[in-house]
Amino acid sequence: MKPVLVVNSGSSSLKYQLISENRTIKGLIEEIGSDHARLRHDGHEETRAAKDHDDALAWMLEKLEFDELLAVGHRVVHGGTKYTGPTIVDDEVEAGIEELSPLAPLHNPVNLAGIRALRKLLPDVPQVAVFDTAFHATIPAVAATYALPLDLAETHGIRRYGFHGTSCQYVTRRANLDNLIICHLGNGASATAVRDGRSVDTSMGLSPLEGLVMGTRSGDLDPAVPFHLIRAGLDPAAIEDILTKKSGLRGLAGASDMRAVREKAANGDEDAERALDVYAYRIRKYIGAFLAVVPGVQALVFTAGVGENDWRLRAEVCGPLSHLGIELDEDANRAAVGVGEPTSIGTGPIQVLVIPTDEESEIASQAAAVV
Ligand SMILES: Nc1ncnc2c1ncn2[C@@H]1O[C@H](COP(=O)(O)OP(=O)(O)O)[C@@H](O)[C@H]1O
Ligand SMILES: CC(=O)OP(=O)(O)O
Ligand SMILES: [Mg+2]
Repeated sequence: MKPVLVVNSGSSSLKYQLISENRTIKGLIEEIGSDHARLRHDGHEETRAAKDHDDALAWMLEKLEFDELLAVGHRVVHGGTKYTGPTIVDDEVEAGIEELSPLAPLHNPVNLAGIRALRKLLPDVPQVAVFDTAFHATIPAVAATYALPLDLAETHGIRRYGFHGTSCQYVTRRANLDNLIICHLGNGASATAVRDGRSVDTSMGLSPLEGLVMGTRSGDLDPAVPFHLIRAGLDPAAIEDILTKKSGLRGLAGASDMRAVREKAANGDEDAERALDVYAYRIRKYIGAFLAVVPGVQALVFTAGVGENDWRLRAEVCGPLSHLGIELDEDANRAAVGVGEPTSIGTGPIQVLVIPTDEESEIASQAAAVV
């Protein structure tokens, strides 16, 4: 089979994989938007300026060598109600993704940048969009409905869509269990309730702004906060910028990257300590909520950059949850940092698992399946 190229433009990074039958080349570009963006490609590292995702894509293409491709799989964050499965991109689909950009302003535009760059470069290779929202299409109305006037919600497509679905789908398969609570903690962060292998609720909503505290996003807020700020003289665009780019860990601790927040806290920075407390508390609150939603939860799963690597955070989240059947094996938890395989770190009746996510391999298999 010809290789599949997968492009995953996250809010803060570009991840890619060139997957052939006998070899996978993985790359990651971080700190996009700075003059010291970092590329890790197949075991070596480089640093240079990358002002935006277009620069990062060009850098990726310099590194990759391929003759023929079966397909390019693209992670696309928002698919609305229209796209609930992997979709071959044509002009109409491209326009559909653009139309949804206001609902995922940190993501759909950079996802589109990747699609446009590669459609232009490889016009004869099918480009397949795999949507973060797709796995959450099974969320029942009771969890998807906001208590707004029905006609207004209908007219404007206001409902819970949910994101990180491709990651949740992969993790659910790897867990090989039916009933789970998945904490996907990356730059964006979400919690998802899985019942009988299907998503039944998730913390992100209309957009990837609701729910947990994230790198730069506030997560849950009283909906009155924006009005309060409007009355104080801020305009809606400024408020959106604050809530999506200047809040979360960045707003509370002055740094969006968890490693930097940890370092500040280790040096006695009280704002960073409080940020970590708020971050873990919000996760605990959703775990409690989803234990009430899914009967017989078999496992709590930690995944993505923070979930897979930050053992302290896992201890902070799980420490006070023994009364709910969630208990950590301290040594196993400390040892589970950056390990490539699913690892069990709990001792209580509800398993606690660290499962490294692999959105790219999930996207590759879905893209290969449709072409
Ligand atoms: N060893 C680590 N300890 C704590 N946090 C880590 C570690 N490695 C990565 N992270 C955090 O993971 C986050 C990025 O996660 P990732 O899943 O790659 O995000 P995204 O896909 O949204 O760009 C960052 O906050 C980063 O600091
Ligand atoms: C949907 C979302 O928040 O994605 P990411 O974590 O990659 O920013
Ligand atoms: Mg991610």
